[in-house]
Amino acid sequence: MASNGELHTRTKPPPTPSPLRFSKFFQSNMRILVTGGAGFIGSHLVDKLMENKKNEVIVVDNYFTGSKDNLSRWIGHPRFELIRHDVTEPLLVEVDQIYHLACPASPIFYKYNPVKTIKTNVIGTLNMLGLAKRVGARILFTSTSEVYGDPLVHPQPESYWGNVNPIEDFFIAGVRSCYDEGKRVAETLMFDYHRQHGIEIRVARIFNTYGPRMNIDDGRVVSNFIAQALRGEPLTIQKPGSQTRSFCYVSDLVDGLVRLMEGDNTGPINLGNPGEFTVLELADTVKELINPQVVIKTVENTPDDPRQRKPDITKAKELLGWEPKVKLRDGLSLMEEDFRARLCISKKK
Ligand SMILES: NC(=O)c1ccc[n+]([C@@H]2O[C@H](COP(=O)([O-])OP(=O)(O)OC[C@H]3O[C@@H](n4cnc5c(N)ncnc54)[C@H](O)[C@@H]3O)[C@@H](O)[C@H]2O)c1
Ligand SMILES: O=C(O)[C@H]1O[C@H](OP(=O)(O)OP(=O)(O)OC[C@H]2O[C@@H](n3ccc(=O)[nH]c3=O)[C@H](O)[C@@H]2O)[C@H](O)[C@@H](O)[C@@H]1O
Repeated sequence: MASNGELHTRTKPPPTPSPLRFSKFFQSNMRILVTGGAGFIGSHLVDKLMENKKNEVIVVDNYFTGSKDNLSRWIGHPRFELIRHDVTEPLLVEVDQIYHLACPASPIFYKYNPVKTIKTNVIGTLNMLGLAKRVGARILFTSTSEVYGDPLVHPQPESYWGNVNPIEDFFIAGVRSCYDEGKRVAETLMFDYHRQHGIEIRVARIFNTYGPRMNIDDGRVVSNFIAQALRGEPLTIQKPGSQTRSFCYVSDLVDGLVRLMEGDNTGPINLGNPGEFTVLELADTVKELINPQVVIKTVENTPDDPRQRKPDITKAKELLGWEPKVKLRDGLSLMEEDFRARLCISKKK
């Protein structure tokens, strides 16, 4: 991880891109690989990339938490390809850019098979870096605010080294570390490939992002509360309820990812919405917006749950000219529409 938040500059020139990239005779489209592109953020990123007619997009996904439904509008499109593939296996494709997102993100899914989560982050990232090196592609990695663990510095700047419990032991907890430490090693690999091999890298540290297409039973707090409010089930607040998160709407996040890829800075750069809410405040807002009759229930929490989280986005503002635009209430309403459609629950007139 960066020791002082300074941006790294590469020490070697990047590998040469394919000759076809600059050919006058072949199509000169940008070929972009999105790993994890059938997932929540990945599919929104694909939508954004496909808007540009010069882009060809290849998605690879193993469908562990993603779905073809998220990409249904692009299947069969001449500039789009979808490949069932697990990133822990090597991949040979010819591309110019790689957005490397593949990894389960919801705690219930990444804790389900922790060894696989580590392999996805470490071996999967090694494979994608090897690919980037072979074809001279620029690669962006979606890291996470979880590299800061249960942070002792608030809000979190990129220079903060974090407070992660690395012990993968049921009795001492540390059960989140397959994800947190996996992402930390993946960041290290990104910077080592950059320094050692001159690969062009970009590292985004994403903070809690929400929006349409999240899995309905995803387990993350925003999707849980919205689905519970719509079904008339109690909103489950994990104790104590005073823990905070900062929620970023997915279109803002995708805009930040593309700016990072297209810009000159390696990162790591925080991408998130600095608006900070307690989980209780989130539940009250969802209740008020979607179902004022619903009750709020307190339940046990999971081990090592971070007590506070808020991004310092000074760097993203200065270096990418980026800041989020969508307010929580507006984003929740957009997500409500999507969840209503998928759960077939119409709004009462
Ligand atoms: N959503 C957030 O709040 C958030 C926050 C921080 C970081 N991130 C990161 O952003 C990325 C996308 O997150 P998301 O919220 O869209 O999650 P998601 O679970 O919806 O998407 C992840 C996608 O990766 C695929 N995948 C998982 N393991 C794979 C493997 N071994 N090979 C190929 N495909 C695999 C899944 O099937 C899924 O389509 C992840 O890397 C996540 O760590 C997300
Ligand atoms: O942004 C990040 O960096 C990380 O954020 C989330 O991890 P987490 O913040 O634990 O996300 P949630 O599972 O949505 O939990 C948020 C808070 O809500 C609470 N919660 C969750 C679910 C629920 O039903 N009720 C509830 O109170 C949790 O205890 C926690 O305090 C994501 O799931 C990670 O993939 C991501 O990398």
